[in-house]
Amino acid sequence: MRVLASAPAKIILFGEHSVVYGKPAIAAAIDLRTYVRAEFNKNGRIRIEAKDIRTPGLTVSFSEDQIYFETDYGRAAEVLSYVREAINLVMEEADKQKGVTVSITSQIPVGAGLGSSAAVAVATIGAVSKLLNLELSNAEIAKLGHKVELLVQGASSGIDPTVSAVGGFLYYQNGSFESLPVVELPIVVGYTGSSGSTKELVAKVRKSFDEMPEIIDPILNSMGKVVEKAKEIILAEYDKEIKFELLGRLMNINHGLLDALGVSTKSLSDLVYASREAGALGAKITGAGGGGCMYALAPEKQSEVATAIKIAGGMPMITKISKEGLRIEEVEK
Ligand SMILES: Nc1ncnc2c1ncn2[C@@H]1O[C@H](COP(=O)(O)OP(=O)(O)O)[C@@H](O)[C@H]1O
Ligand SMILES: C[C@@](O)(CCOP(=O)(O)O)CC(=O)O
Ligand SMILES: [Mg+2]
Repeated sequence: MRVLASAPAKIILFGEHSVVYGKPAIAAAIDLRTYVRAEFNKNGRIRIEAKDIRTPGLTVSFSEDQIYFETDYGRAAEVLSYVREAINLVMEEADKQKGVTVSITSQIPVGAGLGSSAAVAVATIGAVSKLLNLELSNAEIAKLGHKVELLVQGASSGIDPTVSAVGGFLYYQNGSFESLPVVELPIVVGYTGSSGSTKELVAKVRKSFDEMPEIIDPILNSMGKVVEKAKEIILAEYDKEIKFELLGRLMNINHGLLDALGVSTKSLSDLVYASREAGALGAKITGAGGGGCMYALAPEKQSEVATAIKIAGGMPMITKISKEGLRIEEVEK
């Protein structure tokens, strides 16, 4: 038997980082996907084929007639830890230990703030649980995906695995979520081309919080307030124009607060300011930061903003909200 599952990337519209501290956040699944194929094998081992992930820690030395490869196997294995933990949790849940081969292909840039870690965990849990005949709802898969992120990162709010498993547009807080009506947002995502590790960025914010709680706590509280206000605006019966203008202003405030937390970089802020100058109503980091992506809200200005992002050295992506979360694509008996 073979199963192919897929799960989407996401953007966090408002509230990354503060969501780890129990504040609310708003996120949407987008139309970039990770595909995971799972099948039984005969050797009884877990085999992971990660087809498009770079292996860190490879050093090669040459002399005239010889070539030496020195691989840091610890770092290479660490890269696959989201997939390994996802497989282990499903096997524990099913109370079965079987030889399974998992093969991954992905459209989502890694470490870019678009939730590649959650998408790979959710798609793996979806494919392997189906293979083992374990009937799990998408909400249960989201919970297992959250466990994977906690095991690998040490801290995780759970918003990414939830939005990847459930899809659509979500308001999330402390493990509970509410689906919001899908507003067609005219956004442009800008990718700096560099990456940031969520585990390291979340730890960096935690360190600041522990060292200067009297300064960091009010910033996190303000972020929570920005999210509440954004939800109010999304649900209000305003004209689109007013809605976008107000949401844009909140995005700019949220970006400033993220910068104050120390998770922006020069390239991210360059893309943010270039977008605003090209007519975006708002622009901010999306995801953990430290590199990766920002997004801009640019009604009727999407192509101007995309060009400005390109000129500022980034890669623009025009994406749509994906209503669907985890999807079982194929089951071959
Ligand atoms: N296609 C993939 N195959 C295997 N592991 C992946 C894949 N995509 C992402 N990952 C895992 O997720 C990690 C990146 O997660 P993270 O730092 O949270 O950034 P983000 O979720 O924003 O992309 C990678 O280092 C790797 O461990
Ligand atoms: C920073 C954070 O709020 C979002 C991280 O998203 P990503 O892994 O950068 O896509 C962490 C979390 O919510 O667990
Ligand atoms: Mg992640």
